[in-house]
Amino acid sequence: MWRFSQALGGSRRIIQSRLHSYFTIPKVQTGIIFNEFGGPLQYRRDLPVPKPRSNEVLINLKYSGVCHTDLHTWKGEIPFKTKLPLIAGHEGAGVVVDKGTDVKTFEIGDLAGVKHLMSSCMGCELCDAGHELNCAKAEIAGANRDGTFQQYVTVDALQAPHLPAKVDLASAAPMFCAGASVYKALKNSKTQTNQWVAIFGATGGLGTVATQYATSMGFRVVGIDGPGEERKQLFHSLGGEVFLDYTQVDSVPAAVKEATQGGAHSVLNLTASLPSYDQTVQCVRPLGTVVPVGIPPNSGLLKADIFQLVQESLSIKGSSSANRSDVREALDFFNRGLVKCPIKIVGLSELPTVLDNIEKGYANGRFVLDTSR
Ligand SMILES: NC(=O)c1ccc[n+]([C@@H]2O[C@H](COP(=O)([O-])OP(=O)(O)OC[C@H]3O[C@@H](n4cnc5c(N)ncnc54)[C@H](O)[C@@H]3O)[C@@H](O)[C@H]2O)c1
Ligand SMILES: [Zn+2]
Ligand SMILES: [Zn+2]
Repeated sequence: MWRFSQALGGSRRIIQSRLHSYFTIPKVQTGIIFNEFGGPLQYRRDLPVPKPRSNEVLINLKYSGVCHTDLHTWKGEIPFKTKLPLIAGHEGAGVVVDKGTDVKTFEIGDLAGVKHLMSSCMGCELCDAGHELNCAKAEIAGANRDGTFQQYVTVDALQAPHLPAKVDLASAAPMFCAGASVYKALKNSKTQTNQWVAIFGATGGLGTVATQYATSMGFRVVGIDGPGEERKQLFHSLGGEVFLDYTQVDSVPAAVKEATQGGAHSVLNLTASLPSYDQTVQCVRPLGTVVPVGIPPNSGLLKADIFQLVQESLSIKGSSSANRSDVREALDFFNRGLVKCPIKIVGLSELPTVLDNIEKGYANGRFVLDTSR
């Protein structure tokens, strides 16, 4: 028995070293870096390829989604602890091409994702309870650590989600922020089967996946976004039931109350719009839950009538990103074909145009960057 496992270990090592040599790891790589908030987004071909520490994998990223948070980060308009210079981006998918000596959960050649949280201490009270993102030592992709707008990235193997072989990596990439974040937010909303969830920003990057998750989880969706017929059609194609164009409707809360016969059981705000936040609490029915997810530029205050909160026993439950088990559950929906973000694939070099489009509200799903061009 001892000899057999020794022999097996030996052959595994040979396969690993062959795979390792199959992936030639360059010393430099292409990525987009900026030195100051709002400063030039430099497309560089001479960025160093990081080396994995003992607990890390090196992932050759093939695709990265672009989140509205990347726009906020670049403009310096959310109070994240952000390093400079910075390579932004926090939802990527690629191939494991190297790993540290302590990594037991990945083999070279496996497919993996990169999400917002890249590492945490895994020993504090918050980490123990599954709130690694709030750990004082959390390393966040595209904030206090370089992220996914590059071809190679290192990440704590424990925080790298596995992807099945032959998965479409471009479609998988948005699952690691947009998908996982809205799945967790919907769980936090405590909505039950057949109940209504109102989604502000229903045809944005987060909104398009939220509409699909909500439908798959058995909820009825009233989506708020706009302008235009194209967005309405997109929303319905994703399983949404009632679409409200906020640029056309006199009062969004009144229209939500009418459509849901008394107000939604929960409201997710997935926009970067402060005026839309002013309407969220008015859209829920008694005992409802409001889940703030989107962040307006430079943040802001959520208006809520105290009497209404008390009298109607309302809950406000902020929701940030997702932990490892949320990501695992969220990916399961994707792997079973229940959820797929509408994507537009463009070259990494086109990031400045993409950010401009996101700022103008033209996302209608996700822009996904192909790191090879
Ligand atoms: N908390 C989290 O975990 C988390 C994760 C990712 C992104 N975010 C934040 O969520 C927000 C959305 O991100 P995204 O990448 O989906 O952005 P996006 O630009 O792709 O989508 C935003 C959508 O909001 C819509 N919108 C704008 N004003 C509106 C209004 N008044 N009413 C209804 N809809 C309106 C836009 O038309 C757009 O479709 C950003 O602020 C981002 O920083 C939070
Ligand atoms: Zn994001
Ligand atoms: Zn911790």
